[in-house]
Amino acid sequence: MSDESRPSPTETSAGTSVETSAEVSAEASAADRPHARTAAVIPAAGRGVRLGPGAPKALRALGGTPMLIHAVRAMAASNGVSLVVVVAPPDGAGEVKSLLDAHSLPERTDFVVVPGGETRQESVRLGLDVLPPEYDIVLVHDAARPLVPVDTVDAVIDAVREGAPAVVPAVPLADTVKQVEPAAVPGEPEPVVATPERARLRAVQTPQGFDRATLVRAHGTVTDDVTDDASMVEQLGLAVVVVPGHEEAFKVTRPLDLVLAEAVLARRRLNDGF
Ligand SMILES: Nc1ccn([C@@H]2O[C@H](COP(=O)(O)OP(=O)(O)OP(=O)(O)O)[C@@H](O)[C@H]2O)c(=O)n1
Ligand SMILES: C[C@](O)(CO)[C@H](O)COP(=O)(O)O
Repeated sequence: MSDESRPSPTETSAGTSVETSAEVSAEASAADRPHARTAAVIPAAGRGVRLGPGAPKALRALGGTPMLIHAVRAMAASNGVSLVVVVAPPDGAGEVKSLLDAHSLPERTDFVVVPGGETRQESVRLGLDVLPPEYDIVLVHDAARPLVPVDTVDAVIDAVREGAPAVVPAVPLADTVKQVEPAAVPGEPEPVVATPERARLRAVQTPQGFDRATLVRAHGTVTDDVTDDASMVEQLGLAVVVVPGHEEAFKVTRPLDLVLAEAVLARRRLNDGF
């Protein structure tokens, strides 16, 4: 399990926002610094269109508590994480700060809130911009994956500490996947063009973990619209490795995912006896 000493505080109280940019040292990878400090950036600025009408997805309740708070607690549960940067809905940073202040969170973790952007990539970049310089490892974790177990978080951190510039937790697929072409005429069936070998495919989750300098370079270089941070590192030609993910780290995307998340949470509460 990861552990690290507490950094000298840049901003310390829950809900305090930092508006400064940090200089990033690219001189040594996190692997050269076994006690490298880890920050988690949580993009939470999405609307949650696929979940249906309502508040921004990260602020919707799961077991009576906002999904974002579950995600923040999941990151702060790791002894390896000493700073959590929440990237809030652009018009909701004040509300997010109030939520962090209102919920009990580990005292050894610092919290920062910044407003997010139009895309997930932009939101992550805005989170990276406020990281204090003493953090060498960065996790990027979707607020929409509120139930990721701490063992998965620790496995990602450990793999970065051991020298991987980018690490993704992933699980095997249950379904066969087909690659399709767009239909010749909208509304007509899409032609299948390939069936990738399922045994070699993985469904990728978060937190994704990075050597900070690598992730900052990726965000400064790649302008394509991509769906995860690791693929930006792949575009730099750098290695991305997989560690085992967890079925409970699924992303709450559609209404049925919320039903499953409530069930998982209810089972955990039963098992924990509260
Ligand atoms: N402009 C954006 C868009 C997304 N996200 C975050 O990125 C994560 C993964 O995105 P997704 O699950 O697609 O969330 P939404 O974009 O909110 O969903 P939808 O596409 O259904 O609107 C979420 O935690 C979401 O809040 C973000 O911080 N900023
Ligand atoms: C980052 C991610 O969770 C990895 O599976 C995913 O790509 C996010 O995709 P979304 O379309 O923003 O939900």
